[in-house]
Amino acid sequence: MLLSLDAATVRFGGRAVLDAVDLDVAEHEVVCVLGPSGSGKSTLLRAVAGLQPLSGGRILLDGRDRTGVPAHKRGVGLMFQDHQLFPQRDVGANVAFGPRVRGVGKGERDAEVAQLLELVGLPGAARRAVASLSGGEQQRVALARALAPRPRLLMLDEPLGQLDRSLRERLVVELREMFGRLGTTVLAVTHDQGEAFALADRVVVMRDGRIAQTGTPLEVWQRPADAFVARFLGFDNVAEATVAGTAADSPWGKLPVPEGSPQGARSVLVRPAGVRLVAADAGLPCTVTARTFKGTHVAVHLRPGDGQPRLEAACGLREAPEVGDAVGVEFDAAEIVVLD
Ligand SMILES: Nc1ncnc2c1ncn2[C@@H]1O[C@H](COP(=O)(O)OP(=O)(O)OP(=O)(O)O)[C@@H](O)[C@H]1O
Repeated sequence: MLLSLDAATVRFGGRAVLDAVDLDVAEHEVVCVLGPSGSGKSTLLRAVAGLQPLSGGRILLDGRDRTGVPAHKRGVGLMFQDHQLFPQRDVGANVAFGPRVRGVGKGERDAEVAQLLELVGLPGAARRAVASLSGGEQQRVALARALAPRPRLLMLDEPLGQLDRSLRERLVVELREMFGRLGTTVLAVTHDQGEAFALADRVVVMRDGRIAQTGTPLEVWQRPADAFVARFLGFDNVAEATVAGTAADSPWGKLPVPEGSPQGARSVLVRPAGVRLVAADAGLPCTVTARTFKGTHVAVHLRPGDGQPRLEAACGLREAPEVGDAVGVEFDAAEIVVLD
């Protein structure tokens, strides 16, 4: 393992902000830590970087205990949200900072800078003033600077935080390609699940200083570990239910669940695609309370008649009913997940 956290704990005034976290990151792996505000993501990153001392546990790099080693001797690269470029220096001087501190000579340094700028998609930008760059370009410079010392582990805190959506989506693809090409091991923190899912080989979902779930983006998306993770991913149709065989007794009535589902008292997740709208005199009677256009479909928000929890359905663009319409709801077992 390139990086291992072994029961890593950080306490502030008695409260464990990082609570005995175990996490392994393999060489060349891109891992994204995801979680709501205050769940301990930045603290985890700072602890690995050596900027935050541990109250307990260990941090190993390459199998060696680095717990007490100061930040600049850990050989990790860091890029923080407010990417702190030196505004009075040009792009080249910013990127050359690491190699200069390392004592690399001028000629070699210039070649390295040119190569890094090429890599982040800013060829020939070395003499430009930092202030003349757009936010996205500045973010690329910050990335080139973080890559300049050739860290084996690159850590990114909200790497695309300030950028607008379309730029973020483009950069995330470029980053993923670049990390693949360089074989960089990456530990990134983001609160944006779309970004994490697009960038990561593996995502780690945090809750209150602990790991709620870890898995590939597909695994986490298909099988959230629990109701917390499901809700964090944006699924609202989550309820307590009692499962027996292929049926679940839920607040919405009997739901069909896939064969082999966990049994007994559970949480169930009904994906919006599994909420099928039928004629008002069939299924569970509901009223349409809102419609949200989602590009590929319409999210239809439903209020059942009997005080049951609200439901969200995903509807084709042309089939979506109007607000105020009375509809019936039936459920598809294939889109229902019984959570462990
Ligand atoms: N130096 C500190 N002293 C006291 N409490 C702190 C300190 N640093 C962080 N915390 C607390 O630890 C908790 C976790 O903070 P952290 O910044 O790791 O969360 P986060 O998941 O990165 O959140 P965000 O997404 O908002 O950045 C928060 O409740 C925060 O207030």
